[in-house]
Amino acid sequence: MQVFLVGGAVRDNLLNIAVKDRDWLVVGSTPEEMLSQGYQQVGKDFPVFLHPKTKEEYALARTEQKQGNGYTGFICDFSQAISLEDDLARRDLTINAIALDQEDQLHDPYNGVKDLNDKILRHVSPAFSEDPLRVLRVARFAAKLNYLGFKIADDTLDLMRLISIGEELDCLTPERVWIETEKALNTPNPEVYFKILHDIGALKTIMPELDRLWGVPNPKLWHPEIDTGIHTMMVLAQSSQLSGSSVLRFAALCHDLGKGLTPQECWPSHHGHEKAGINVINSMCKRLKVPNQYRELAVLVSEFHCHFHKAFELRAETWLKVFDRCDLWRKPDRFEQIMLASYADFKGRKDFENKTYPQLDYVKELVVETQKITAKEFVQQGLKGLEIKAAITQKRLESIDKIKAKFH
Ligand SMILES: Nc1ccn([C@@H]2O[C@H](COP(=O)(O)OP(=O)(O)OP(=O)(O)O)[C@@H](O)[C@H]2O)c(=O)n1
Repeated sequence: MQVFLVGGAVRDNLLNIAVKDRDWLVVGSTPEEMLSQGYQQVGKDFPVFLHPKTKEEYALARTEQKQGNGYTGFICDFSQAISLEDDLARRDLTINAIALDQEDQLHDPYNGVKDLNDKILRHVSPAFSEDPLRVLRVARFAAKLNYLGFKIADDTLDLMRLISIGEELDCLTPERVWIETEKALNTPNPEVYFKILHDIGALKTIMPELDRLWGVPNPKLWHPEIDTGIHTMMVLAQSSQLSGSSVLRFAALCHDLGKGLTPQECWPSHHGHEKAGINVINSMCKRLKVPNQYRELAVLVSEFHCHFHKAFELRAETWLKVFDRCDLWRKPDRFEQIMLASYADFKGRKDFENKTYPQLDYVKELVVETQKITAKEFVQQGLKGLEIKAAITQKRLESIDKIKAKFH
């Protein structure tokens, strides 16, 4: 039997990117032989094994043929006669279909190295269309490698468009959609993922709540870019520069989902979109099985992002309510994320990127100073129960008013 390193590890190695997982391909072997050598079989459908020591994945070379809809309809052949070329042919992109043998020789029957050098994401064969998840995968690779100048080949984009027109994307489970989307949120340019999915018509199937923001106008004074879809992509890009957190980036992505519900006759005004967004976010997160941590931050950012823009106009009581509602006292790090997402919303507008946003320093000072006021001093004064609560509130309000006066 012959063993090759394949997939993302070979690709990322050639690109000088840190390699996460290593996938191995075994040609000319059988499940029996693998088991006899101490490999442990995982998964029923595909012959994939774990190495007895490293626990890395070793897959027998296989071909796949689609028979029906979705993920149930594959006929898989992993006989000993399947060659390296046969196996590489079933893969999604040429840059993912390069193999490295144990003598460090590259095997590259589909010219993946040339496409790596030319910075092209190109499908290997028409079999690309047999797996609709690849639409999302390619958009994700475009987001991951955008900073290096990678683009999707026109033919591949055409195929992605074709798959998106049909009903194949409906077959993707929420789990798979979310895994790809979360990975995309962790790339340097997550906005590229959503923009491509919008452009090819896939986003309206997987995230219609986001897709419908394109074509929804905003007032020109505050949004020279006008379109809410374009604005959302700019906000996501800004949030990615401000933070590496995929949770924060997701909140930035969702901050204006409420605008998709504004009746056309009210455009370009979006009165109440902050609260309207809450239901939209909750139902989208439920459908896609998005983890709670993501949903909770997104809901708070939707509800409060405009409060930060109007920071100086708000009364001390209002800020204290926002702090309570966001549970600043127990979750200060999350509050920092709400602030940053709101800052990204401000910067994510045409010609606003370098404008100053004094609201940020202001709210940060409110946070620091109000956090210092705790029950301790009032307990020492001998206050009890509700008296303590009232005293804390009073002192926090005074503190906010003092800072407010300083900033005016
Ligand atoms: N729908 C899929 C999933 C995977 N693959 C192939 O299987 C390899 C390993 O897949 P995976 O580990 O999911 O992705 P990587 O390419 O390794 O990239 P990353 O780890 O960044 O997701 C890919 O390179 C590709 O050759 C594929 O062709 N089609």
